[in-house]
Amino acid sequence: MALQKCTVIGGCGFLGRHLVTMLLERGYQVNVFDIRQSWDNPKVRFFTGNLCKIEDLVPALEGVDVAFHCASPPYTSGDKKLFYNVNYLGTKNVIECCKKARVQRLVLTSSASVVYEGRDILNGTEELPYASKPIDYYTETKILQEKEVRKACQEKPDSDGNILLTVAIRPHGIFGPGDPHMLPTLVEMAKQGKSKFIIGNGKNLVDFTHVSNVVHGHILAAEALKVGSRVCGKAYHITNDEPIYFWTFMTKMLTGLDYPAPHIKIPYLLLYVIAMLLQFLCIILKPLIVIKPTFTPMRVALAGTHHCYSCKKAKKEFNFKPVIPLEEAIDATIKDYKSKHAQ
Ligand SMILES: NC(=O)C1=CN([C@@H]2O[C@H](COP(=O)(O)OP(=O)(O)OC[C@H]3O[C@@H](n4cnc5c(N)ncnc54)[C@H](O)[C@@H]3O)[C@@H](O)[C@H]2O)C=CC1
Ligand SMILES: CC(C)=CCC[C@@H](C)[C@H]1CC[C@H]2C3=C(CC[C@]12C)[C@@]1(C)CCC(=O)C[C@@H]1CC3
Repeated sequence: MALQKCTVIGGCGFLGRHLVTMLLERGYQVNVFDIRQSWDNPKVRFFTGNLCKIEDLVPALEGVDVAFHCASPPYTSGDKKLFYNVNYLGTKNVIECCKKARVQRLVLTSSASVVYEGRDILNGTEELPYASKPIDYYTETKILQEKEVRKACQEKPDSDGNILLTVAIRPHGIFGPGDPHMLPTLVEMAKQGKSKFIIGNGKNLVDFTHVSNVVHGHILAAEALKVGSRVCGKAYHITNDEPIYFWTFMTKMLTGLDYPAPHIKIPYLLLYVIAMLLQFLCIILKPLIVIKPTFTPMRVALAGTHHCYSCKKAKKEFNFKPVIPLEEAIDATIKDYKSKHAQ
């Protein structure tokens, strides 16, 4: 049975906007809730507000069957308080508001990185424990948020007769048209001549996931959320299901955008230690000068280790299958970027 009405919290972001578009194509009525309004569509009702505020959020959830929560401060923000307030306290508020507005299904966009500690993960399953040392504070708050949403799953009606069915989707390395994170970072690095380097031996496997596949996974999970379903309260990896060498992916993107391919190999450990020292220096110098290094320990780890995740569970439990293969997804993303940045 198709769900009728939904609200996309964070619907003005990269993933959120793609989610809204696919939901409309599949016949849903859609509300968007976001702290800013960056686009418009006569078929969508836009609500502007902060998800941390009950009075802002409840009106956007009234009369809705399913809420998708894909809002977050950018992972690069570096603002610990903001991450804690929005990703953790804000998500608790989202749960409270769903209950108040009697929304029965909540789908959270988590992240596969909730299990990653900067060390190799090959074909990682959902059985892996949460990272005890997450790679950054953003990820730490993604863990807190995911735990809250899973814990909030309540299949038995409460004293008011309400239920709340929840599920967490863990995408990895999202890319595609309109991506404000990955491609712009790569292009910036290339323009500064910093994309010539290969960190490690170049043979580390990683999942990069086209945004349409992430969106498709969210909608399938929402449609599978029913009382008694095995999806309730679970977390699922969603990827393109085609792990690729990190440096092959980078080469395809960079050469597709007419930048040279990375070719100078730097030992992983050496660069990791340099990145750590640089980070330490930045902290010491922070009162005097703000420096944003390109090679942070987090980026070096992500660029030099295996981090790929099995999506077997999503395939088995809600028939997930990527809608766009990797090669086609890369070509389409490059084409889109070029059309938007033509001189
Ligand atoms: N980009 C990636 O590679 C990955 C992203 N994710 C997760 O996917 C989700 C979506 O990410 P993107 O679309 O890439 O991010 P984005 O930055 O493009 O979109 C996030 C949206 O949330 C909104 N927002 C932030 N704080 C808010 C608040 N207090 N109240 C209301 N709205 C607020 C922003 O205005 C923005 O429109 C996030 O939860 C992120 O953690 C997970 C794995 C990988
Ligand atoms: C060193 C180098 C060439 C870096 C450029 C690539 C990076 C911009 C991306 C490679 C893997 C990406 C990634 C994320 C952001 C962009 C990358 C670091 C996330 C941290 C985004 C937020 C998440 O939830 C997890 C992602 C993991 C992969």
